[in-house]
Amino acid sequence: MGRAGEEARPVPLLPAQELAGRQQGAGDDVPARYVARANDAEAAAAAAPVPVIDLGPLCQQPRGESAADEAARLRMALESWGLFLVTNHGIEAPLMDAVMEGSREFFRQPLEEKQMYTNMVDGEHFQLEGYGNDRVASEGQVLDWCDRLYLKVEPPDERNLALWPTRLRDALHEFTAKCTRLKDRLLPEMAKLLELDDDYFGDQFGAKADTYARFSYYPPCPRPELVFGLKPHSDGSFVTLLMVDSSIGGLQVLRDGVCYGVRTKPHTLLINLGDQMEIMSNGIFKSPVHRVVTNAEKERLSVALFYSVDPEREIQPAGKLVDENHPALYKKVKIKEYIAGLYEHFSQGKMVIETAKENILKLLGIGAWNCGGIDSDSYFEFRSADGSHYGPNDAIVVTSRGSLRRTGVDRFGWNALASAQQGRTRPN
Ligand SMILES: O=C(O)CCC(=O)C(=O)O
Ligand SMILES: [Fe+2]
Repeated sequence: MGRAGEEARPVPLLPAQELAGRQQGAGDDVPARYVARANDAEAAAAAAPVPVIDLGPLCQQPRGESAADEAARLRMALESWGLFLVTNHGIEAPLMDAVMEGSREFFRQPLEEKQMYTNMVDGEHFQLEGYGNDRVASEGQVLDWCDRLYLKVEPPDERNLALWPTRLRDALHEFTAKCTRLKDRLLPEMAKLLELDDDYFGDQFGAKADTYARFSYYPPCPRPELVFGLKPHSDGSFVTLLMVDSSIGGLQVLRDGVCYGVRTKPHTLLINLGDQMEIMSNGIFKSPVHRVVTNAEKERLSVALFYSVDPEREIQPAGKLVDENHPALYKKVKIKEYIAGLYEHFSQGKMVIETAKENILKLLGIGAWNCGGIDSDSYFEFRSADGSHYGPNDAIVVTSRGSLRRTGVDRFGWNALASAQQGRTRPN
């Protein structure tokens, strides 16, 4: 995800962790506001064969033979999953452990201690940074079974250290520096794969690019099948570096309409592309839809660093990737405005990237006879080039070969994936 501005919160909420504590022994129910899906909503997710990329060969100079293999695997990962695990990433295991343990210790403190870092100004106004829930935009919003500590970590002179728990401070400082170095190593590799200048993406970030850290705490939940730890979303960042609890799963990623559980491995990092990369690569690289599910027995933690372009800048598909056969699939967007729309959409189970898309039916030259747009909740009805009928209950995927495919539909944004996975070519 990303961030949002300061907003009034309609109702004060208990942290999910407190709620989980009170639920113990109080029956099996979860409050209605957390119920996001039907009991029998989905079968268990298949384990994801998420690619593992070894950065060693890619970063060696001169490059050995294995570098080409690794680059090909990286390309596959970026084009299909938008997500990969990375080894040889240059962040020492003890440092990763220190950040994870510092975070665990923070959430284990009594509520009064954590409230010293609260994200509520004067007890009633939500601010982006600090400890608490995600922003709640309306009474009807379905809530996530998760608490967070959210901190701006870059640019360094914009840190609000008063909100940085003392126990985490040094480790977070060092972890951020190392993650930024890793991000700076990855960007040229990604640019090369698109035949862009090595510095292309780095140059887009700008001097005032900001990075936020999100520490998420998912308490055990008595009814995990009814709630989400985090609703389906794609990250609004350019790229997210994610460290997850290696002792318990919960992160799931959607690929071609199938939901996969992401396996965890101690001391690997997950690299998750965000919407900004999908836009700049004109959809060649994917910003995956993902979500977190909880479980009845164990708490779960994750630490994410969201790297984002300077909020004052605008981004659009790279000029070199757009031509007559590859029309721009996304409009120009101003980062600040895009990010502002993020939580609004997230709170309603929608994807903000839909707002950045060009009308795909127009791009594909398909005549719709009844069409009110093609984002996740709009109405459309048309016949494709092969004569198939698509109606308002269909979510569609345009495959990379340009053909259309139906996918399943559900309430919480999985259907929005359809247009998020549009391919690059036209049919016929
Ligand atoms: O907890 C996780 O594994 C994922 C967190 C996530 O997707 C996010 O913070 O945007
Ligand atoms: Fe995410």
